[in-house]
Amino acid sequence: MESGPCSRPAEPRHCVSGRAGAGLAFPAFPLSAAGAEPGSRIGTVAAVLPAGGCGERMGVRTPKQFCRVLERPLISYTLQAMERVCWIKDIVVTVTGENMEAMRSIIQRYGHKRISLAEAGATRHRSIFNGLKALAEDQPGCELTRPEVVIIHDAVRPFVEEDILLRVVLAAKEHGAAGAIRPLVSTVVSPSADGHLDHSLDRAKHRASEMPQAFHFDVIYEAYQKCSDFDLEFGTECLQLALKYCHRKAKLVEGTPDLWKVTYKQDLCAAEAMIKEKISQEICVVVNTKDEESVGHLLEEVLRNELNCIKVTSTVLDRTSGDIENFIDQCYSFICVNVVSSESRETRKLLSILEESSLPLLYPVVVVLVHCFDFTVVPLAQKMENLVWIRELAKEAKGRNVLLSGVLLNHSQRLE
Ligand SMILES: Nc1ccn([C@@H]2O[C@H](COP(=O)(O)OP(=O)(O)OP(=O)(O)O)[C@@H](O)[C@H]2O)c(=O)n1
Ligand SMILES: O=P(O)(O)OC[C@@H](O)[C@@H](O)[C@@H](O)CO
Repeated sequence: MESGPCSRPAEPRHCVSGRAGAGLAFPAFPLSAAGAEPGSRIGTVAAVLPAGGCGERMGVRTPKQFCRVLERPLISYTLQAMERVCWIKDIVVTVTGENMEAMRSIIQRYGHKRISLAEAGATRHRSIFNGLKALAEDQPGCELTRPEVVIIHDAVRPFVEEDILLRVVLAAKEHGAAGAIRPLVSTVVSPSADGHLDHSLDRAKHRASEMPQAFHFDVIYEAYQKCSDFDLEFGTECLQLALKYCHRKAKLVEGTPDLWKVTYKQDLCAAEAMIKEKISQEICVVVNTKDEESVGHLLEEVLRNELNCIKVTSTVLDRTSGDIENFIDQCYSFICVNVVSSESRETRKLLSILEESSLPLLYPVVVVLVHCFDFTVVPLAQKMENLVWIRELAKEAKGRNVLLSGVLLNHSQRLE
């Protein structure tokens, strides 16, 4: 545990769960609203995210949990995904002492809430154990509560959704332990001592153990307290500890394909591709005033016809009265069309709304600024000035995790 009272940023101003901005704040504890059995109630739920590894198999200097994906550290995506689930009260992240400062600045930079830090251990099990100790011990000045159910989830598994978290928590509530599983992709074989095939396992009868997992806190804490040094040193399976030391047979819950763990460099590329795909699932055309509304609708129609698998909407910024929750849900891609004004103040306005909104944006926001110019009348100097201006704005926006690019459109030609 970090020295002194656990380090814990302010309580969240609000948590997002389900459709962000739809006012559907997930009921904190009576989980029946989430499809659980009517009347099922869970006590406090907490999460432990082991993030103390060095990422040796990634083959880069930076530990993989801190590697950037689209300008943002991988761990920040996982934290954000956990924070979107408002019935998880405390999130304990275990990091090494040398990475504690880096972790704190990520928490501050991306506005993470409900996060407490604990010292990692030399192995994953030891890190998890330290996270559990942080929750178990009533440290003076520490706001952590000993939970009824604790989720354990690798910090390098960023694509975790509320549904699977709920399913493993409800299963753990009933069975004492539960974990996500996935079909095996390759067949598992057992080699003989001299490196030949001894036998192979029937792939259909086996599954890969993934994360998240969940446990009655008392069960997994007791298991870790009884755990042998050998298991702490070489074990990789928390479910096995619950079975071996507490005789609890975990309920296995079918997980979704995106629960995989970022381990090798290609996994980072895959993570980036998945985030880009999530970002590009919806495009919102933004114009500033009612006068430009028809341009927005025209572009919306053209894009909808051209990009038939993408949802396209349009909005007039003035009419949203800055209430960005109205149109940021899954939408992270905006096309700001400036037909009338040339200073693109509506782009700045969108950027400041994004910055001022307390909405925890799960993915970077992409803004394409389309400047319509009549090139025949606009002097070259002004065109160049605009290009420089867009580049400066893009640099500024990047610091807010907004990826901004600009298009200068010569509108003296007739729009087809
Ligand atoms: N001493 C350790 C080792 C691992 N982990 C965490 O456990 C998770 C899953 O472990 P793994 O994928 O093995 O991460 P690394 O140990 O960093 O990877 P490698 O084995 O390639 O070094 C990661 O979030 C990792 O940071 C941890 O908290 N403490
Ligand atoms: O073994 P590693 O440290 O690479 O990763 C830990 C994984 O084994 C673990 O996350 C799942 O298999 C579920 O226990």
